[in-house]
Amino acid sequence: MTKITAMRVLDVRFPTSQSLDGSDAMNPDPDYSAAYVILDTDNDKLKGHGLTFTIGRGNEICCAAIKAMEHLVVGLELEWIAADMGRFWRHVTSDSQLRWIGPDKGAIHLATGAVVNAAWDLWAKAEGKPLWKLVADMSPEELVRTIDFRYLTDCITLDEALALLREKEAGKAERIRTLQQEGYPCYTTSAGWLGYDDAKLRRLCQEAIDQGFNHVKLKVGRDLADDKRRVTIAREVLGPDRKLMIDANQVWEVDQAIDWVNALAFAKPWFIEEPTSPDDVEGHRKIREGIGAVKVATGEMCQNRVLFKQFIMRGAIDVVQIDSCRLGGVNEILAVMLMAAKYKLVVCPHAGGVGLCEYVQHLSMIDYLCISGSKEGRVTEYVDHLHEHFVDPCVVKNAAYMPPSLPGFSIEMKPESLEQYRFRG
Ligand SMILES: C[C@H](O)[C@@H](O)CC(=O)C(=O)O
Ligand SMILES: [Mg+2]
Repeated sequence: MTKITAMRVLDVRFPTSQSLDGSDAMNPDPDYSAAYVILDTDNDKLKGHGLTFTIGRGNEICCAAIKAMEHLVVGLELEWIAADMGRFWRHVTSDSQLRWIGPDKGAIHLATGAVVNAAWDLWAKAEGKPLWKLVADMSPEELVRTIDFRYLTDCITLDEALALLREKEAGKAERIRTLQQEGYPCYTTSAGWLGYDDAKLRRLCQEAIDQGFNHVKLKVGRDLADDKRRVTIAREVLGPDRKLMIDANQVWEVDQAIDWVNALAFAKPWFIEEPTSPDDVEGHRKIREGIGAVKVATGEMCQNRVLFKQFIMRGAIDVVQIDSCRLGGVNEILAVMLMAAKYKLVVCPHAGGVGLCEYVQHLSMIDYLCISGSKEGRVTEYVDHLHEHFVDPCVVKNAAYMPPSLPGFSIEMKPESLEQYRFRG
């Protein structure tokens, strides 16, 4: 038996705003930060690590929210968690008093993401497997057991999920082999931050091509004339066939989004990401109807599976962008990926930030191996910042994430980085 004996929480912040890395129309000066949690156990060599991502101020609120969940995890046995992960998820999200400051949203849900992912990291380490393999080795019956289907059964029931997973059992071993050889395709946003000048944009687009990327995402939405110039540069460098994506980070009104995207349509963007409020299902639907061939993507700030259910069932989006710790960890993400698969929507996860690439590679691989069974039309975000702080950083080759081989969720940060970047107020 392995018992969780303590929880440690660290406020970690990187001064990325100094170089405008990560800047966009809504967030001009992000300091990529992590509300970081370590679950200690009675086995000195076994600890679960997790984090939730923020962009600076407010990270202390997420740290406090994680700490508020301490009584829900300290004292639990890993075997109890692993025996029924869906029960564990219901347990940590159902504290009757904490639930009031959610439910399933805001700082308490970001905290849930960190804590739940730390439990998965612990479990995967205990099994000696990288997380993607831990899940890929599950039978369909075991996998559905990790999911809490509460509020989802009008979209997908446990039995439907089971049928879908059973169908994807065929070919899984072959897909694992393909994954080991080819990795999982990714795109870069590193070229397109809004704070970068035109020369840097041009240079970084070229570098992206030289590194083998076929997809580049650009930030838009601050000034239309600037955007026209910037997408023109990107399209010139990318050529006619590579995919260009644009991301407005929620700055527009619904009708304004339609006009703005149509004004940029000459550059043939594949999708517009976060055109408006992340809660506005009907708004996204209207935008989708108003922008012709350009697809609509959202999800990095979609707060829970219930809202995703509405985006998916109402035909409001084309591209589902799960985030590893905006949702309440692996369990809830599996539920969203299953809904997307049922409705035949592609999942192209959000990453970047700090640690999100390390996390998300596992999730895309699980989607490919167990749920969608396909890499077709799917591509996961990659941003080339801050990987040096991780014990098992993601590895990208030829624009593809290569499957991690070390046990765990790849989210453990180096002790010296935790110490150096610990926020001291
Ligand atoms: C503030 C973040 O860098 C944000 O711009 C990230 C994002 O929207 C994305 O990667 O997509
Ligand atoms: Mg985005």
